[in-house]
Amino acid sequence: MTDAIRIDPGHIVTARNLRKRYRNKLALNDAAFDIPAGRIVGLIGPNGAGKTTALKAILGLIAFDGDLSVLGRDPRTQRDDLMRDVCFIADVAVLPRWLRVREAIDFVAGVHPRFDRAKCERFLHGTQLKPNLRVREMSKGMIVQLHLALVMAIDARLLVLDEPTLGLDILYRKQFYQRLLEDYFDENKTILITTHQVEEIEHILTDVMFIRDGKVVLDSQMEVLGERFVEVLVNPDQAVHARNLGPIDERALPFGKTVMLFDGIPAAQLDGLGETRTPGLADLFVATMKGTYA
Ligand SMILES: Nc1ncnc2c1ncn2[C@@H]1O[C@H](COP(=O)(O)OP(=O)(O)OP(=O)(O)O)[C@@H](O)[C@H]1O
Repeated sequence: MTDAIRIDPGHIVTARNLRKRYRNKLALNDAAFDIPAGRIVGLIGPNGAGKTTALKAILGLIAFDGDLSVLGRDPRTQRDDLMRDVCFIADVAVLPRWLRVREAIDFVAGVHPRFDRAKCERFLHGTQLKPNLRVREMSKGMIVQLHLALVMAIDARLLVLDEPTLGLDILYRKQFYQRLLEDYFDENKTILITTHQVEEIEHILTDVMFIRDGKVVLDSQMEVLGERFVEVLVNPDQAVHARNLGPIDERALPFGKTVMLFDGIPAAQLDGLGETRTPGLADLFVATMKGTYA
């Protein structure tokens, strides 16, 4: 038994001791995290880390152990109620092959009171998804585009996106993230998103969570990452001194220079070692996940 969790009313998701076992695999290993309202949170992790499992737990699609509150409800027992305020893309394969674009729109408009048809049509504008086109005539990426247009036109408090841009070309991916930020997101909405395209998404995230082996190993607002992590382009004559400060990662560059990544070392101690900058999310991810495939 776990202690009852204190749920902050400003939090959209609160998870404590979240645990999911698939036969002999622990997909979630006492994961703990909070997601406040009005954020865009990236859940980032290597293959098999537990991202999809965590999303499925939040959506009430699987059984699990531990404490989980989503919009103040327990996804295990209050799923129907929860689904009024949550929106997600279930599975790209579920659209019947005979369905036309306009029928898909009619269907969602019929079942979802918060669906905005005009908004959906705006999202489809400029794509090849014309009203009469059937799913069987679409490419993989076009099916994803249709799903995204349908889902982004629903006014939900929590939008859950699992690898939303898989199979999409880079033009559409960039446009999608921009639209998500400009046309969908506002302070009353929260977006939880998983992706492996870390560099493409980092500029729209307000928060990031790294997950590894079923545990959340880093949970931070994007704007404070730079206070904790610093990358230094270390001059060759400072390399030994810098190494003694215990960088979490180190990589060589041409001409004897080395980039070292430091976690929580005061700026004063890094002074004089070389040029400093805030690391990109991808470099931070690689450093944090070191040894994953060892
Ligand atoms: N239905 C299932 N039955 C058995 N094991 C499962 C099942 N679903 C997931 N797993 C296992 O749970 C672990 C976490 O899987 P999950 O799909 O959550 O990972 P992920 O982080 O989403 O990975 P990816 O980036 O590869 O999509 C993996 O080891 C996976 O093999």
